[in-house]
Amino acid sequence: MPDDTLLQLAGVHTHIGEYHILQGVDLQVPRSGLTVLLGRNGAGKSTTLRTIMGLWHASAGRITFDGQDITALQTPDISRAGIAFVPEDMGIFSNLTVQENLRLAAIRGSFDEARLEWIFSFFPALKRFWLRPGGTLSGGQKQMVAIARAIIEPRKLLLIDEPTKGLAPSIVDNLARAFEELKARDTTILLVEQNFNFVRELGDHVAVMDDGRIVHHGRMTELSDDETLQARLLGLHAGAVH
Ligand SMILES: Nc1ncnc2c1ncn2[C@@H]1O[C@H](COP(=O)(O)OP(=O)(O)OP(=O)(O)O)[C@@H](O)[C@H]1O
Repeated sequence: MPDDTLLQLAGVHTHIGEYHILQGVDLQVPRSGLTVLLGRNGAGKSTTLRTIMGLWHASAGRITFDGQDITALQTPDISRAGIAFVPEDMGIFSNLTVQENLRLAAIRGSFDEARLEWIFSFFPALKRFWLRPGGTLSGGQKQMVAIARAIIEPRKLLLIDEPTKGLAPSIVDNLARAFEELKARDTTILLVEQNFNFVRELGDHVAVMDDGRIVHHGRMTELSDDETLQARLLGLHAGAVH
């Protein structure tokens, strides 16, 4: 595995019950920067993130993270190795306040105040709603809590599943600024997205999935500059993404 690769999946297969969902996924996530995983509904993107996180176990193949074989590890050990996961349903506690949601995610149980202020600098709503129950927040604010939970401790890799789904454009802009800030701090992000406009500027690398396999990977600029490639891989037509 090259030194600049933080995460590598090699020939990963995942079965869910009788269904063979991942059919030999080969994926490299370079250290630092943001890698986007694109693909149509049902292509296997969420299953890929869940398999990395040990929520499903690979039936074949190998997953290597920061030089360590994590294929057979259990989720808490994968988390301790330095990977955080923000699932599509966000997984925040509705009855707990924003503060309590974040406190549960802080390994020591107490906050690093400087880190908290840094998070408030790009998610100021969290400071405003600090004592509000998670369940009373808007979809965008819940997404901010979910991401804040994932980064309240420094992590080597963040896996984030479709964070912009159902959010208003102004909130999406807010998330884009947060991701820029995380990139500036050298956090490596693997982001599943359907919203190509959101990721075409943010992404450094891109992989496209179809039918449980990676069908393209490369630099984002190659894909964002090439409308023919977008049409072939993403079904986007010229002009549709502007
Ligand atoms: N728990 C499950 N039981 C059975 N099949 C599942 C389960 N979870 C996912 N699948 C199937 O696995 C395939 C891949 O799903 P996955 O959620 O990984 O795709 P995706 O690319 O993330 O798509 P989406 O954007 O719709 O979430 C789909 O055909 C889906 O129906």
